[in-house]
Amino acid sequence: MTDIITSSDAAAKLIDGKAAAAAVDAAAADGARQIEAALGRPPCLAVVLVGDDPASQVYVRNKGRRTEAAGMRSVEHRLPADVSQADVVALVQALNADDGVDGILVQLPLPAGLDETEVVQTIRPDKDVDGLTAQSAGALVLGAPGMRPCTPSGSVFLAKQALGDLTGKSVVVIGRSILVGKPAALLFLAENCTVTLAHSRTQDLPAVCRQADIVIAAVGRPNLVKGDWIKPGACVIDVGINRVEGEAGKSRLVGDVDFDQAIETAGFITPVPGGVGPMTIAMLLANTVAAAARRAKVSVPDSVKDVLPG
Ligand SMILES: Nc1nc(=O)c2c([nH]1)NC[C@@H]1CN(c3ccc(C(=O)N[C@@H](CCC(=O)O)C(=O)O)cc3)C=[N+]21
Repeated sequence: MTDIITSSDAAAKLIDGKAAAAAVDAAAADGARQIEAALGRPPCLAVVLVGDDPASQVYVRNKGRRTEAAGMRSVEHRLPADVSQADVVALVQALNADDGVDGILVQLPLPAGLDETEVVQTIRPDKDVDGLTAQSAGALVLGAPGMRPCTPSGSVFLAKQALGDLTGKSVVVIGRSILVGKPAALLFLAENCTVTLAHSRTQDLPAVCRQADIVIAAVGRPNLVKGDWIKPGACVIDVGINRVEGEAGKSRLVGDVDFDQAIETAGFITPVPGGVGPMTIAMLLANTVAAAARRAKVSVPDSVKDVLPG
């Protein structure tokens, strides 16, 4: 297996999200084999894609490919952008009722005019592999068992790869979204970190950032976090995936952190691409194995338990 932590020419070591995702994919594949041995069928993930957004199509294709590479079944449901709210809800209800489906992911955002909240809340909590239902969010707040959101889980995994036990670390999460920032704050709290949840109204964000042992940047603003916001030696997890104009009219992906600056100060840093992005899909696969196990009332395979946060 390739190293997850590698050195760079600058101060910081790189956290290789692709290598980490390969390790988590392998754990999910091992778990999937155990589920198949117990149930006579592999875990199954259903993905719902509404409309024809090209970026969403790429993500969904990637998810399907990785799901099958891990020995699981992937089913894709495509609906036209002008589908009615009732038809989307009806599809989710049919997937809820289908005993052969273990996990349901509705690709977000939904086209304008559809009620995203209602669609997501229709998902049965025991199939909510995205960890976005009220039940999953409540379980996270309570510290009760439940499905944790994939991107925050991936961020915790990468921070642990860099630092080991996170107990007592000071974490600054920038961004309070439902999908990433808010659940990330709660997951790092569950790791016994001291968590600050910063956002667009935070006063003196650079100073707040500077006291962090771990910075989680999840705002969706290219290169917002500057090198001199980073405490020397800190661990920087860049959740941002921003498509910007590159050279020769080509678009390229950049994170929320000014990587070239931050790598000079940080102790560890995730690149974009090749950082948190691949981990999101890896955690989706791990959640799908866990969902299949819990639904079948067999124990979650140790390989998968080991990669998921508490
Ligand atoms: N219900 C739902 N759950 C999601 O988890 C969800 C979603 N909707 N909608 C869209 C966002 C975005 N997302 C990404 C997953 C992987 C990469 C990823 O692997 N990115 C590669 C690069 C891919 C590229 O080149 O475009 C990387 O960062 O290295 C990126 C983004 C999941 N999302």
